[in-house]
Amino acid sequence: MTEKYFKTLDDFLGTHFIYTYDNGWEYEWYAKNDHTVDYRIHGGMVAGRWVKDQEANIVMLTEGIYKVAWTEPTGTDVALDFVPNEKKLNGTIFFPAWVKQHPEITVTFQNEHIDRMHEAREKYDTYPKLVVPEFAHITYMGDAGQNNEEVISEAPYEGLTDDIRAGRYFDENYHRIKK
Ligand SMILES: C=Cc1ccc(O)cc1
Repeated sequence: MTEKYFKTLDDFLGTHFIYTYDNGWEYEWYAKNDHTVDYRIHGGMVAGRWVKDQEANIVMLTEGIYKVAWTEPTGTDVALDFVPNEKKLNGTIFFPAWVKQHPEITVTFQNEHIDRMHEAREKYDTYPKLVVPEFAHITYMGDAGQNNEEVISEAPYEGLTDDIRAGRYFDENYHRIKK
């Protein structure tokens, strides 16, 4: 786990995080570059979902505090405020009604099913939205470097976040250790 002090936007880009929201939902998220994020969901309503190359708006609000926001093919909107020096963040997820009604449709490697997401968002209800505002505590931070395709490169499995935290998942160059 990196113990670096975050000061600039560049300190944040390329960082890989694991965190648990106060509602118990565990997420893994990677600031791939200044306009792209990858993530995996390990716990909560849509555990098992994973996404690469989601376009996002990423800015530094003030020294060491970062805001990230994006809208997804499902119609879900996300806004995250990271305070990595305090190992915490605040996230708000705005789910369309249909994701709450049919979470299983979204639990997949989304990149291979974009058409299914577009179809579902037209077919099912958008409203009322489910708003989930939560603080989270960061349980892992890694310096993966920008545009590292090995950070998020397979489906989530039971124990994956423990493997990462224990140093069993990435080698010293932040490449996935093949099992
Ligand atoms: C819906 C995606 C999503 C990704 C990361 C996060 O912290 C919250 C939501």
